[in-house]
Amino acid sequence: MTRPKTTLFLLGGGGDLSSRLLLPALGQLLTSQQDRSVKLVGVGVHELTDSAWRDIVTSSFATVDASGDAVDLLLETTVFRRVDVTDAAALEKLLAESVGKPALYFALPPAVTVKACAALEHVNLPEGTVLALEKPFGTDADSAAALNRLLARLVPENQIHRVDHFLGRSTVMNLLGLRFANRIFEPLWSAEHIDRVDIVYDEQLGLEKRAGYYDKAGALVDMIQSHLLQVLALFAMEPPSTLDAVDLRDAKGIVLRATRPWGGDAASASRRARYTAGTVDGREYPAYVDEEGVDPARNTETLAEVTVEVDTWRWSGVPFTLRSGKALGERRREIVVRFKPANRVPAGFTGSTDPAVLRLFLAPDQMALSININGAGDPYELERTTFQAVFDPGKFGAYGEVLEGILDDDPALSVRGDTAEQCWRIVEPFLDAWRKGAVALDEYPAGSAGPAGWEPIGVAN
Ligand SMILES: O=P(O)(O)OC[C@H]1O[C@@H](O)[C@H](O)[C@@H](O)[C@@H]1O
Repeated sequence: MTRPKTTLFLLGGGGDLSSRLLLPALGQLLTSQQDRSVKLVGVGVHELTDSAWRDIVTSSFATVDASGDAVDLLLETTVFRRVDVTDAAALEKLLAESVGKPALYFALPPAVTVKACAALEHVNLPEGTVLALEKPFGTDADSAAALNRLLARLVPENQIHRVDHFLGRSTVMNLLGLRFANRIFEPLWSAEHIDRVDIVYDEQLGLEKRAGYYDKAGALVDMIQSHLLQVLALFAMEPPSTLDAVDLRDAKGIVLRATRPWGGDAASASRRARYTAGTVDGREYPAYVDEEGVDPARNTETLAEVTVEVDTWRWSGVPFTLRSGKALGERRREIVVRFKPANRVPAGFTGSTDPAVLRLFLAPDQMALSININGAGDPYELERTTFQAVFDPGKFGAYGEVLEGILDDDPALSVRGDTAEQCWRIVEPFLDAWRKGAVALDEYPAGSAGPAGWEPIGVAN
């Protein structure tokens, strides 16, 4: 297969996202797909020579051992352009350098991305231009809707990639095969057989000098509004007829449109907390409020937990709890599916009769199914046994998968505009309740499992 030529304009090319995640992902992609022809143009506000830029790209590629003809070709041809991306004339001139289809990747702060998109309204965009936007997409449902309207004036929806790298994670993609290519899970995948679902993403990382962004976002917006709701949508969706972008994104949209706070009460369906000083894995963390750039008056949470219902025939009555936090003692990145108990265990059995639990680990990519079977010795004494399987992590990581979709013009792994708005609609009642002080902001020492008194969620047995 010969792939079309693309010119990838990395706006914000000199930034951290680009060197830490995007360039290594591009290196991996080209290493495994040598027939790709990508011209890379780094774009930034600072002066940078082409050779200094090439050094940045080369060292990012080295972190993933990128090699081969496609990599060499990219390194030979890559250039850097100092451009004010809010200036329409400068953008027009930049786009004139395109070889093949242009893809503009906005690795920029959200406010600058919006200004750059507004400038693009005055640019004659080449046919097929692809736009890729990083999260957060807007700051609430209204601003997301306004940004969608602006983007719709630029290019058709299927040329817009709202990036959510969780959609490229191996376990998230594996959800589709697990559910829809096996008869044994799908018939049980409903309120009739599932008691509750917990989607947990606990990190040991703290603020990592990101106060400028994180202090305004907090855990709910940073992780749940985007990543974890996308995971929920794939977990809960109806079987699509194909894996193409229209079918997949329609099915996800149906789930998200039906999602709302559990019991319709955002205050009682959520908890929030922030970390105080502590030690995580031998590393000392200051209290969140003492981190550089944090405004304590904002009351930003570093741990958020919300329970939602998916109000459909399939899921009515099943609580989905989404939780994510920073500076926690243990990294837990998993979906925990707790099934209902067996209808009736025959009298005479002893031992474990706990309901089955399926755990899908988001990293490392694995699954584990715990059930009760006869143990050694007495055949009527039941023991808990766990079957494990490892998901192939794929040739390239989550960003590589997402980048492949951008370069191939396939938006299946990106967030559709209406869905981005839905994700804001879902979290807004929680944000409102928190703003009004209806939910206490608890505290937990960095390195702990969370605030004292919070009963743990998603703990399997
Ligand atoms: O574990 P990953 O793949 O780096 O994803 C988690 C990160 O995802 C990012 O989108 C968040 O902004 C970070 O705060 C978070 O740490």
